[in-house]
Amino acid sequence: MWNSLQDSRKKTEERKIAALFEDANRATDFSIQTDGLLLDYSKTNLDTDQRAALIALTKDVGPRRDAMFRGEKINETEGRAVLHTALRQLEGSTTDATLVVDGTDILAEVREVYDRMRVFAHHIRSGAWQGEGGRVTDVVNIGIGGSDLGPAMAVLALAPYADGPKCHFVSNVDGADLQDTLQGLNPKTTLIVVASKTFTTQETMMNAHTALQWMQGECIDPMRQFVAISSALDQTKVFGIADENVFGFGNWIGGRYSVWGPIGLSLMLAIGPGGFADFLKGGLAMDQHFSSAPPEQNMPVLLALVGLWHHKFCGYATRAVIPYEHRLRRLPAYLQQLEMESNGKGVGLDGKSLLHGGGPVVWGEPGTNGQHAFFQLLHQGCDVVPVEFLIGAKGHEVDLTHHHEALVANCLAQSEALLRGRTLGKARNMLKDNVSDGDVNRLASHRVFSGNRPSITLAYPKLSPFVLGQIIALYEHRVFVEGVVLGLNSFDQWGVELGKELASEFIPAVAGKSSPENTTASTQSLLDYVHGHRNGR
Ligand SMILES: O=P(O)(O)OC[C@H]1O[C@](O)(CO)[C@@H](O)[C@@H]1O
Repeated sequence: MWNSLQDSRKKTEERKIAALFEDANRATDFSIQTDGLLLDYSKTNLDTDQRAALIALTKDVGPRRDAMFRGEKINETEGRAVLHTALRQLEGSTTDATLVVDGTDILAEVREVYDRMRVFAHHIRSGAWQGEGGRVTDVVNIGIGGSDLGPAMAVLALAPYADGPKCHFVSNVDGADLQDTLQGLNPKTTLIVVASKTFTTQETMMNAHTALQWMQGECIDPMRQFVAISSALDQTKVFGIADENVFGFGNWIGGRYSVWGPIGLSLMLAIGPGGFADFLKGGLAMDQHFSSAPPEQNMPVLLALVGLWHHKFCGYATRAVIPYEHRLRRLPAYLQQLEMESNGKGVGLDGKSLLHGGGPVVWGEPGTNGQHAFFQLLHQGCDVVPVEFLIGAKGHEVDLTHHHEALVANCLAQSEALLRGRTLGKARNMLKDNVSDGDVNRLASHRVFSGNRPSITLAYPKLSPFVLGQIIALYEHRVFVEGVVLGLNSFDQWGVELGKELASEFIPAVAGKSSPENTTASTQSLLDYVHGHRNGR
């Protein structure tokens, strides 16, 4: 099937996407809806036969998906179950539902930690839980990667629903991040949430220790205002955080899939337990759709297949995600971790090099800002970049509907422009009255748009907690499907280890306490440069 899809690429090269719209049903046949979400993938160069051939590649998806939902250890390279789906399962289950992994009922664990989170959130939000200086006004989440991107993206996305303390996020080991965040905050009314699955991540631990000193500097007992979210209860104890201030979770929740559980505490503090439950319900609705809809009507499956089509068969190396929703401006960063840490791999589950390679580069910025930066390349560059647009039918700013109308118009205009393009003839006509005949062709050529550039659009009613939950779960399952088709394990991340190891080796070298071994002349000369400047030379 893979080969026949590859062969069909020629057919695609000879055909214009616009021509596919001669079929009056194109838009409806190549779009799908579930629970109010609409995925339109009709502006792609994909026909019915090619879609059927792509669907045939997904035969292993159903069994592997069911194994994941059952709690089997499908993360084989780490010997772990993959059960972020269990975090939203309770929203649709009876109170006696169970899910046993390694002899432990993990739904009971989830119930318990959610109960504690809800009580804690209620106490913080109502003022029953006080800092040294009274009611908590600010929450600083210290974490990185999955312990930061999910809650940071979601808190920003759901700002219209936030009625709790103001949430801030510190991730970078660059002291500027912590410094700029703490500046202006009152340590006596600030809650520090240290979020780290392992509780050993260098950046997070360094930031947590510096935040601790910040509070101690104000003569505050920091342990009154520190809570931890982690799987490593031995490490949280060593740090000095009492067990009752730790929200634990099992190793069956991967970092980049963790916003649904305790790592989402700051989101719960911001929007309240009710809003958080709606977010989980959105995720659950997508899980139910993913597990029950046939492949040809399954949104995560189709989203994955369109991605595979572009990357593997059309040869487009990257994919741009452009949310026309300013509050989703951290979504591309979130998806970069979700997609590239999951599928950015070269070895398959069988330990051999992947036959067809791993996942693509994912990048993006919100619209309309991106239009005034890199859209030039999207329209006229030599590399084709498939674009994924996201747009809400409604905004939250009731007095600013004209802004939202302009936003929607821009989003629709961009996908249409990418598809339609502009011919040389049209460009010439635009110029002919103002430019001499000799110059028309040369100048017109700069105004030609090849068009025929693919895009998809994910439309939603309004960015509510439920809708955000749907969107995130949609992308999670899309990554899963891509991983299964490519034959890799989407749930480990060995590729981040080597750099971490070398960084620990280099810290004493940068501090001038040791010389690194086996270092290239390039790195040595960079070190010399840094030392020279640090020593005032
Ligand atoms: O939650 P932790 O253990 O601090 O890890 C943070 C992040 O670091 C990574 O392990 C990669 O460096 C991510 O997978 C994870 O989300």
